Amino acid sequence: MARFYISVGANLGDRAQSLRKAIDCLRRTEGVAVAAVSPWYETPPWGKTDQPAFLNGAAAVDADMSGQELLDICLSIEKELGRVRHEKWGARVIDIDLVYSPDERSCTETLKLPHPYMLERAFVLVPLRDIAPDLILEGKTIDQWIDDLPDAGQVKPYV
Ligand SMILES: Nc1ncnc2c1ncn2[C@@H]1O[C@H](COP(=O)(O)OP(=O)(O)OP(=O)(O)O)[C@@H](O)[C@H]1O
Ligand SMILES: Nc1nc2c(c(=O)[nH]1)N=C(CO)CN2
Repeated sequence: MARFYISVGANLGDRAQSLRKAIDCLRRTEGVAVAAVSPWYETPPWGKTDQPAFLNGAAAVDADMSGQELLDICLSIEKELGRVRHEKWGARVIDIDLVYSPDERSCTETLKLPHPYMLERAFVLVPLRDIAPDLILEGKTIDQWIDDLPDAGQVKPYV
């Protein structure tokens, strides 16, 4: 059994419904137990800024499988929820990324773990802190990483 932290995001369609459905699909997956889910946050688009605001969240998952197998499940859930790939960092109805595991590291073409941009992304770290406040990432607490991000204040609780 391994612990994985997952980031979910959406900026097209009914964003909250897509995030909820993504988590529900994970809950229904054999060999996967969803241990915690963060609140949702309204976040400005990162990287490619000319697109609608995102709703983001994070989940902790215990899975009886490798990171690659879990990622394959996440990619098939994205497809089931209507994800169409257009451009890198572009708008999407759902995005499910593996961001971190205390139990596995990977640097293959199809799975980079930790996710290479996680420490630069307030939309990943702020929800992640809600479910893993004691996480140490590359020798720094998650609080320290967030304090050092200039845009962390723009990540707002979704009401
Ligand atoms: N940690 C990871 N989580 C999700 N996908 C990953 C990861 N590492 C590598 N990938 C690969 O990245 C591919 C493209 O993913 P995707 O289209 O979601 O990228 P993106 O969301 O536009 O950008 P980013 O990966 O920077 O968030 C996936 O098919 C997957 O194989
Ligand atoms: N706020 C926000 N910005 C993004 C997001 C996202 O989920 N939230 N995902 C991206 C590609 O993974 C690119 N930019």
